[in-house]
Amino acid sequence: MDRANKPQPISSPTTTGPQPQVNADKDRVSATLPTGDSVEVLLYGATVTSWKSNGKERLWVSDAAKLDGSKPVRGGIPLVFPCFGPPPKDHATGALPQHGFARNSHWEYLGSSSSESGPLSKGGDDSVKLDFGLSSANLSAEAKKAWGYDFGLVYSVTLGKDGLQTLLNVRNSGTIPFDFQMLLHSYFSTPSITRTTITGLAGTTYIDKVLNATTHTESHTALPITGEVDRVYKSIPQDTTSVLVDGKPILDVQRDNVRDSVLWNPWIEKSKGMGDFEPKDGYQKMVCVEVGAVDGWQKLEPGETYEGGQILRAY
Ligand SMILES: O=P(O)(O)OC[C@H]1O[C@@H](O)[C@H](O)[C@@H](O)[C@@H]1O
Repeated sequence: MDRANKPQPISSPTTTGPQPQVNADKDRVSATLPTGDSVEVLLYGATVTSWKSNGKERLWVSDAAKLDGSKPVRGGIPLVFPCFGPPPKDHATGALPQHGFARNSHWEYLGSSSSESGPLSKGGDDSVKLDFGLSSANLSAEAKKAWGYDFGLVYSVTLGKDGLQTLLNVRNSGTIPFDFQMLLHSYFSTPSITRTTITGLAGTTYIDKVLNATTHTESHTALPITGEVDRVYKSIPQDTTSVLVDGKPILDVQRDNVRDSVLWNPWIEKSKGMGDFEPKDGYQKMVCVEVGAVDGWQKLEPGETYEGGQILRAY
């Protein structure tokens, strides 16, 4: 299915008028709606590197991010699979690098489709879905050696007038069960971190990785970010976590069949320590709200599938 080299304008036989446009080359795929909203996905990692809505870029990407496949992208939406963070050494993922192999594997573009129904197509407006695939067959020898299970991933990125949906489907195509974690490591753009608050986490238990992985309960209805933050919120009862600036929402992150979320901002010292994080004061312009299944492990029996992701809505 090597369709990646041909530009792929799509059209719907049932509608007239302006249609979404899709362009694909060997490195990336982009889609633009008649409204001007757009999304761009790098085949390396199936990393969403741009999402523009109402004329504004909603994702943060470091000026020093490597986009040449030499390193996971510092920004956008890297995909974390099959382990989150450094894997436990005594686990089946123990030989994998931090955050697994999905974000630094070369994915296949499976094609696009348009739809007039679904969560992002209210009132019959067109949305466009881009599908990407990764399976054990096209994994690097190194990753295969470290995690030898048979699996198939399909990552669907749907751009609609009302937002962006990113959904990961995991299939166990082998004969033995496996455990995995998954996370959509979204870097969102904010005009100023000191004016930013996060809502939708109150009452949730979290592990604070900055405070020696101690367990706490979130007490803030609107959580300000005033220093380094690296927290894993577990089994969040609310569906949606929102990013607010000056008390007004700029973005809703709706969990789609996943219950955990990581909140991350490296702040001053950690940013200095990351060679691909530029400008060094860029931590003032980003916040990561990362939805996924990272508390414990998801188990998939042979032939079973799992699906989870997010729906993003920008204001
Ligand atoms: O530098 P990486 O591997 O992209 O990870 C960035 C951050 O990703 C977050 O998800 C983790 O909670 C942090 O601990 C980590 O520092």
